[in-house]
Amino acid sequence: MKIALIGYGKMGKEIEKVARSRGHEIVCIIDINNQEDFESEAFKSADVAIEFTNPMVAYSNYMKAFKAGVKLVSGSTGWMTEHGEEIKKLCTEGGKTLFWSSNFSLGVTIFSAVNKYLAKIMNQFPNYDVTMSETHHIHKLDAPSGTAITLAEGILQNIDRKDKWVKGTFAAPDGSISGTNDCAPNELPIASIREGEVFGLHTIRYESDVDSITLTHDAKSRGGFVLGAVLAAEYTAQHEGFLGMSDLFPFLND
Ligand SMILES: NC(=O)C1=CN([C@@H]2O[C@H](COP(=O)(O)OP(=O)(O)OC[C@H]3O[C@@H](n4cnc5c(N)ncnc54)[C@H](OP(=O)(O)O)[C@@H]3O)[C@@H](O)[C@H]2O)C=CC1
Ligand SMILES: O=C(O)C1=N[C@H](C(=O)O)C[C@H](O)C1
Repeated sequence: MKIALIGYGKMGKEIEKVARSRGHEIVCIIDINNQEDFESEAFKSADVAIEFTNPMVAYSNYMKAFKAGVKLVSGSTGWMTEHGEEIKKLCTEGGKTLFWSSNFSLGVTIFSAVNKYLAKIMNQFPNYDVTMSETHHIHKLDAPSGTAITLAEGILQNIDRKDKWVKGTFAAPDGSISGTNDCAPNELPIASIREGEVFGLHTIRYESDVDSITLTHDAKSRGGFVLGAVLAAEYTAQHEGFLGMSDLFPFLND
């Protein structure tokens, strides 16, 4: 398959290696300095473009790729709040294709399904309050992480007493959160920690007066995100519309 890369940073470079190792051809690499290549024949020849850039430029990259008629896979975070509905509509009604996920790793995909299942159970137990924390490397531009927002949405959909997430400010150094001291009962706080070169650590914590239940996903490298993005590209070449991990792994729909 012919793949174009948009964004050639930490993710783009690792995706190039894994895509080549799976027999794919990289036909074009677009970074901040060669934006004119969106109009090149090489870019237009791609079966799929894989986009990992940043919250400020992702939307405009999508529009350029759509204009060139190239299907997209993207893991860029932080753009959904402003442009999510418009992009979804372009894909569901406008004939464009984007596979987007806040986290492409299989581990987080499983974690996310367990999170929803646990939230359904905890809906029956109001004596537990729920908090989240996420820790990432110091270069990360957005907070909370896209993964944390997706996990929070999974909780809000399933726990009636919570209806919005808010930025939390009281995480302990080990990632645990000591209470919901500056939150209303209907709010789910997410604390963001930026530390060293951490690849991605997400913790969901339910706490009552007598005990706590903690779910954690800890990425050991970018390997899981990278493989997931390439698998998503292979899937996207054969499918259309607004796609996500529940298309790639239908067990998530159970
Ligand atoms: N969904 C997932 O599984 C994952 C998502 N992410 C997300 O992916 C994004 C990228 O992460 P990461 O690779 O670590 O970030 P990096 O900063 O390492 O890489 C981003 C690259 O995009 C380049 N860039 C900036 N503007 C443009 C533009 N207009 N067009 C093309 N390229 C551009 C940057 O260039 P320059 O440095 O010169 O600005 C940089 O090389 C982030 O939003 C992150 O949150 C990350 C990991 C996993
Ligand atoms: O910026 C990162 O590095 C990551 N970003 C994604 C996010 O915002 O959730 C996914 C992963 O945690 C790594």
